Amino acid sequence: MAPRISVIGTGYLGATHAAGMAELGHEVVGVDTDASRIRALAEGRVPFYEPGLPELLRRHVESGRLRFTTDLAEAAAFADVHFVCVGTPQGPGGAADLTALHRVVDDLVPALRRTALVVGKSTVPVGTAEALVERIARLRPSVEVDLAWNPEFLREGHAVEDTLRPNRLVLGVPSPAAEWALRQVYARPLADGTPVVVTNLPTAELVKVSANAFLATKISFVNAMAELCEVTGGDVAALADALGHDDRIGRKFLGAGLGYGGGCLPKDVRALIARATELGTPESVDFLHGVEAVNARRRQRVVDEALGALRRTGPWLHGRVGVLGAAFKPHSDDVRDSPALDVARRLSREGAWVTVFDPQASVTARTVAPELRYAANAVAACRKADVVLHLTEWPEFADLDPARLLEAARGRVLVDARNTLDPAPWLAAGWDVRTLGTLVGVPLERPLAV
Ligand SMILES: NC(=O)C1=CN([C@@H]2O[C@H](COP(=O)(O)OP(=O)(O)OC[C@H]3O[C@@H](n4cnc5c(N)ncnc54)[C@H](O)[C@@H]3O)[C@@H](O)[C@H]2O)C=CC1
Ligand SMILES: O=C(O)[C@H]1O[C@H](OP(=O)(O)OP(=O)(O)OC[C@H]2O[C@@H](n3ccc(=O)[nH]c3=O)[C@H](O)[C@@H]2O)[C@H](O)[C@@H](O)[C@@H]1O
Repeated sequence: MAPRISVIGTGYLGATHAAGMAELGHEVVGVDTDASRIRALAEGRVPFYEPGLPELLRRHVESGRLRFTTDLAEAAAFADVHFVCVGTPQGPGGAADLTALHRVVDDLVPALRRTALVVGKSTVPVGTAEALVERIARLRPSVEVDLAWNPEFLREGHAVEDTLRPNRLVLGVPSPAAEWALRQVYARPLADGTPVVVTNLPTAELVKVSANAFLATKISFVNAMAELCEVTGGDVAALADALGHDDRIGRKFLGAGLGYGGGCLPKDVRALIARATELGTPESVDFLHGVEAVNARRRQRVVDEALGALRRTGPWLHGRVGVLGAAFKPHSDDVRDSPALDVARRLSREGAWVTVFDPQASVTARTVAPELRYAANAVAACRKADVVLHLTEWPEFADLDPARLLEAARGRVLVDARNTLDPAPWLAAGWDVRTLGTLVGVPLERPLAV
């Protein structure tokens, strides 16, 4: 018989995983301590923006295959496999904060009345799972409890597709029985030929953090090359294309610009540095300090570019900046460690009058950055702006009418910090287009010293 599933923690990861498991044919209960979140999900409403998820959720809530509760004991009584998807945010010193994970284990294990497989999906420092095995033993469960680790690689904005058709499955398992149970859970993607790596607990944990650290490294690598392009007259877009044609390198994640942000890459890089230090091998991830430093410089680079343009156009302390984009990337309303919002807030702290438009993230942005102004559309954000910054590459920004925006604006400097707008129509309309490390518009006036 197919295992029944609980998903504990129904944020970006857990809500998607719960709906995805229902789509794969399972009976699922989602659990969260946040009652308002559970109420929304139970009514078929997704409390964040994720394309395709509302339809999937509604279908399975209506069919009765997917339900939600705040009662962990109910989930303990119902399910055979418990996916733990709670947050592991950055704690003091950069290490991951495992408080929520510990609380779930401490509450769930004593409530179990049937043999259970607890499956960690949250991103954790290597060694966490083995420590949890001991924690579970100390709780003296009255039934047999196994612990597996099954890290998640979904990308926000593509979460449904990544859940239903993952590019690989990693199963960190302590026993053949645990592997068998997870193979039952993922029977459909496995039948479709999804590659699977079956391994031990520490390897599964490390795969996840090393994947995110590698992606961050790739982004910072190309951004470091962008810095060199800026001082030499090179073009990082052509460079990335040329590198990408080598399929040992690949073009993906060589998008130079404002750098990485979000709820995962930044915190996972810092947590890996912190864990390596705890383990006594800080030198093995020394290079990640460089990765972080390049990433931090990209944000400052855009702030400096905007301030430079404001100073040239007049009394910059009262200058106006129109910002296109607040989310950490397009197709998401997530503003956790968003490079776009960070740049906007720094400019506001410098005294600029900043107005932001984002197609989906204005509400989430307003809650963390209430000091900024939010516009209902791109033209309104650019009204009377001395400088316009393109900070999140939403596809609709590519369709903006540059002539209309120029009419609304006061200045004519456009900084395309994501290097994704086609400069031709902007230049033709009269914009002074600045990019980061590409040969577009006028040459940069204050090259970086590298
Ligand atoms: N967001 C993403 O795209 C991905 C996230 N991850 C990892 O998954 C984990 C969760 O991330 P997100 O979903 O983004 O976080 P989130 O903050 O959106 O969601 C966490 C949820 O856990 C709930 N929670 C906290 N304590 C709880 C408890 N004791 N019992 C039940 N629920 C509880 C919170 O109320 C919240 O709804 C993190 O470790 C993250 O690194 C992994 C892959 C993708
Ligand atoms: O652990 C996680 O939560 C997830 O973290 C990332 O996914 P996500 O945070 O949704 O976003 P990405 O698409 O990886 O983008 C991260 C950041 O890098 C930036 N980026 C991405 C690609 C690029 O070429 N250049 C670049 O600056 C994006 O703008 C964004 O700010 C990973 O891609 C997922 O595989 C992983 O599951």
